[in-house]
Amino acid sequence: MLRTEKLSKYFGGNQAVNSVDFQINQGEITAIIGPNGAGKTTFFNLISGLHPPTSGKIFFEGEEVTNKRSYEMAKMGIARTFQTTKLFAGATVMENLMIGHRLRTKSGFWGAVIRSQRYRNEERACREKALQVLEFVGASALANRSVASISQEEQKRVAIALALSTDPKIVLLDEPAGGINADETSNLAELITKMKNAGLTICIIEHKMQMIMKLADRIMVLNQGIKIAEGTPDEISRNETVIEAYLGGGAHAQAH
Ligand SMILES: Nc1ncnc2c1ncn2[C@@H]1O[C@H](COP(=O)(O)OP(=O)(O)OP(=O)(O)O)[C@@H](O)[C@H]1O
Repeated sequence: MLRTEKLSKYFGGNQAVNSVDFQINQGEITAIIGPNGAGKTTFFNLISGLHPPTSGKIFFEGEEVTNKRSYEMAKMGIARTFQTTKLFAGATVMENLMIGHRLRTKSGFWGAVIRSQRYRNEERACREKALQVLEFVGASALANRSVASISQEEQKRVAIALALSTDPKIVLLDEPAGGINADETSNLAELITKMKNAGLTICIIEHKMQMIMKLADRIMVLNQGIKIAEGTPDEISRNETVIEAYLGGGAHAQAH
């Protein structure tokens, strides 16, 4: 569904992503793992159009999209979640979803000022979509709460709802389980499985290995910008290079 060919990003002399061939298959959960600074977030920034690559190519559904901007990628169906700190803490959950959605709707500033029929229709569609995605992520009861008053895990659900509100084909999740406890992590893993079962294609960066080993269909391992391994969770947990470079000696036991 999405494929990269020798994709690279250099920041000055620093090779953050170095000639990576990678693919995300439709309907699968693909994970990207690797130590801090391995280039995972940079890779996400490249495939979501946030940064232009230094060299290499990106294809989405067979079409080259290498130099498309992030809004064009979003329109084509690639959505990414940002850190929960990007939510408007003082606004309600519903307002956050409405704002996020409105930024992508069409009637624009003057339509909003004169409250055109089109604007009102869009606003109604926006609200319906927000309610639908909130229900999907199990956060309907939070619609009128301020973001600042809900838990970290709830904020993560809202961030996922925001990504889902654009009806994406691929969702890129950047450390969805960062900073939450074990119970909350397993709840979030359930939500990610539900997204997959609903037909979404998912690519996920995550440090929590047990979660990844359970969820992922395939894993790519980055180290210093280079893809050092790719395979099923089982293959990765037995890969000597990975164990040495990243997982550490205890990883084999942890993964099983
Ligand atoms: N905008 C930037 N300008 C300069 N260097 C950058 C920039 N973004 C990332 N880097 C560098 O690129 C390398 C890869 O960083 P990146 O954030 O992609 O790693 P990561 O695998 O996501 O790490 P982490 O797990 O800590 O989030 C690092 O050396 C980082 O310092």
